[in-house]
Amino acid sequence: MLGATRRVTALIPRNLQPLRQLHEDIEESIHFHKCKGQHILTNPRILDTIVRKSAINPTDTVLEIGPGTGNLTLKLLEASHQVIAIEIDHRMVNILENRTLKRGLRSKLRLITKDALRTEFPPFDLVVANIPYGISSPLLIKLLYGTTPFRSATLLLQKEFARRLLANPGDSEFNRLAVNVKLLADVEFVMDVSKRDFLPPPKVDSSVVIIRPKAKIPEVDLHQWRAFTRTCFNNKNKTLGATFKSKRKVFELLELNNASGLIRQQDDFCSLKEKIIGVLREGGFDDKRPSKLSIEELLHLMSLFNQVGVYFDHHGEVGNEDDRFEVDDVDD
Ligand SMILES: C[S@@+](CC[C@H](N)C(=O)[O-])C[C@H]1O[C@@H](n2cnc3c(N)ncnc32)[C@H](O)[C@@H]1O
Repeated sequence: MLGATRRVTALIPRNLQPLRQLHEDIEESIHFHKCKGQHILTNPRILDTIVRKSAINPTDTVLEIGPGTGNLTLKLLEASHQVIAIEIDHRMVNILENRTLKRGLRSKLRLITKDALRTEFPPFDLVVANIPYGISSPLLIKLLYGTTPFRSATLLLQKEFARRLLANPGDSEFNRLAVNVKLLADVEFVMDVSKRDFLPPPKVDSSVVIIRPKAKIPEVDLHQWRAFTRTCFNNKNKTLGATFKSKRKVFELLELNNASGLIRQQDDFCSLKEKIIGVLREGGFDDKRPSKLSIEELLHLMSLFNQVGVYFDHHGEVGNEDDRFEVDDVDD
């Protein structure tokens, strides 16, 4: 009998998993969509560690992005006052709803069936989530550069992505995402998680990190900062001299600054290029590479540019398509 069950299971495509194999209380089968990053975390030891490390108080409201079939959600509901779960797939929402009803936990769950990137987050105390890896960058930027204050975010991320968040200047993984996150938050490594701990298993291994917003952050225009780091890290191995003095960049900044109304006297190409050369020389940045600079050095360079009337602001929305850059980096 056991042999027969095994044979049937082996015939089932990897993305069509009978859910009763995952959860004894579910009778149905479901297609998992790779494009939605649907990989269910099944190892109870890892689920417990994630909840324990998140240090949830019984009065806390937890935000969970992508609850899926609810393995993590059920544990979060037991530990907290309320869970706000944002899930894009209504089939998952139905399963989650049934499971919480059966356990008498439904009243503590606020379900939002929407794309988390296109939803305004209600107030919450902390985030705990095994997120779809495809939205990691814009989601992180949305959380950190958004307006809702929170204590911490415990996230299960693609391993290479997590390594970038943990990288320091000079490390090969250090990039714009790391610099943008580290300006506002500290990142702690918790543990690696094998692809075998998920159903269906993803192609990559994962890591859990805890991101804690800093109590004090530098006084800086965050739009300005993100646009500046976008320029610096456009090609992170180029020197800053090569990046900022290129004809294309000078023209781009000329157009932006003359249109912004931020400067009293409009520049022409030559006067702006002179300013840029002056800033890079004065600060000793000409032959430096952005990936080797500390946040303080990058902030200093930006303020030198601003002092001579060179700005980078593009007033983009937080967590938009523009923030997807590091996902490509990770897949290199
Ligand atoms: C990696 S699975 C995690 C499932 C569950 N948290 C677990 O640990 O087993 C990611 C979940 O996020 C959902 N999802 C994908 N894109 C989303 C988006 N933009 N907004 C909200 N949920 C999304 C997927 O449908 C899927 O259920």
